[in-house]
Formats: sequence, C-alpha cells, structure tokens
Amino acid sequence: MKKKLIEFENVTKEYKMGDMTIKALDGVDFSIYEGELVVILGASGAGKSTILNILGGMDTVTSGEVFVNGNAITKYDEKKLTVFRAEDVGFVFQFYNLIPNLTALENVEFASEVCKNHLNANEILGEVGLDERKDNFPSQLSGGEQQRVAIARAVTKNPLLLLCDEPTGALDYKTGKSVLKLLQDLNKEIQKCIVLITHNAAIAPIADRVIKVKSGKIEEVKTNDVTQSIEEIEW
Ligand SMILES: Nc1ncnc2c1ncn2[C@@H]1O[C@H](COP(=O)(O)OP(=O)(O)OP(=O)(O)O)[C@@H](O)[C@H]1O
Repeated sequence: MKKKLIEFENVTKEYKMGDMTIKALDGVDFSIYEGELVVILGASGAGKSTILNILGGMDTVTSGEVFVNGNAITKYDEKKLTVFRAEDVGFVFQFYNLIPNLTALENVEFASEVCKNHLNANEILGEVGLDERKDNFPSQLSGGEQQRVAIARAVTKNPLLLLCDEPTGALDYKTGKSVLKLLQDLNKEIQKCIVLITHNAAIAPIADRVIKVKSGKIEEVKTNDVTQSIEEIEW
C-alpha cells in the first residue's frame, strides 16, 4: 500500500482585514500519497494558493493540523520551518524567480547545494532538456526554458515533494503543455510527489488525484484510475 505523505486535518485559515475576517480555508481535509501527481483545482479565490502556502511552510493555519511525512509541520517553530522549506519542498511558481546574474547551472547549484541529499545539477539540467543551455543567463532563455531551469532547481534539491503554483500561467499554450509534460514525465521517472495548482479543469485527467476546492472547502476529491498523457489533451 502507498504511504501517506501529506495530510490536512480540519484546516482553517482566516485573514483579518480591519473589522473583516476572510475565511480562506474552512475545514479542509485531504490526504496525498507518496509518488502521486495531484492537481488542486478551483476558481480564483477558492483557496488553492492558501493550501499550497501552508503545505510549503510559507503560511500558518488558524486551526487544524498538517502532516508531511508523519511530522506535524503546524507545530514547527520558525527555525524548523526554514529547514523544512529549504530541504523538503521544491517550489515552482508562475514566474520563474531565477537570479538574473547567475547562469542556469549556477541558479540550480545555488539553491540545491545547501540541501543534504541534493542531486547533480548538471544531470538534472540534462533531464529537463537544457544540456546545451546550462551556461546561459536567464535573459538569454525563453519563458519555457526559464521554467525548466526553475523545475530543475526544485528537483535537484531532492525534496520530499514538489509544489507548483500555476507553473504554466505565464506561458503560451504549446510551451505550457511541454512544461506539464516535463512534470508528468518527472513524476513517473523519479516517483516524486507533485502537487500542481491550476484553474484549468482540462488538465485534471493527467493527475492521479484531483482535489477540487470551492469557497475555502473541499468540493470533491477524485481519483483517476487511469491517467491521461498531457499530449492527449486539448483545451
Ligand atoms: N494575505 C491575505 N490577506 C487577506 N486575504 C487573503 C490573503 N491571502 C489570500 N486571501 C484571501 O483568501 C481567499 C483565498 O485566496 P487564494 O489566494 O488561496 O485563492 P486561489 O484559489 O489561489 O486564487 P487565485 O487562483 O486567484 O490565485 C481569497 O478570498 C483571498 O482574497
């Protein structure tokens, strides 16, 4: 049986804005298993990024518990959260956040060398199809190539999980698809858990499990017994 890697237990998150309280998450429960590719789906404002920020140790809960690999990260102090973010989580965002004065290779090495179990930056850049572009600076790379560097940077850390927040949001249709194909292939090859946020329901069939979020609540958790390759999907 697959091991549970992530567990949200009755998680609420409230933001206070003057007299107003915004309930971004309202009793959220779900589990994610090792090696899964999971899509978190929902409209703008549904609470997707809030889930990801809590899962990545970048935001705290108002109540409830979050377990990653059996550890309650909701009980971590700032110091432990810093180590958790650095070692255990690989982040991929809509905008690539590369350091402009470092080459592709240096960007990947810079982020991963501090991690205990890191992989070889050169090899992973090869895996993401950038063998020829390692010594280029971000400004010399296309958006899709920069996102590949960002994915290599996250993977080279060899984290427990990869968190991707709208990773194709700034890319055109074809490039976005090739980045999703890379994530799908990586998930199969390295058996790493990937959690992908999107508002695009069309890509849900690529996931092992789809978590639908609506108004801060889980609307549905769907398991795809058969997953589809991104190449078979059009939108
Ligand atoms: N730091 C914050 N302060 C106040 N309200 C916030 C904050 N972050 C999120 N919210 C509110 O919480 C709710 C959920 O936001 P969240 O960013 O998680 O949604 P989302 O599903 O990721 O949306 P999008 O697809 O537009 O990014 C929204 O109503 C949002 O305005």
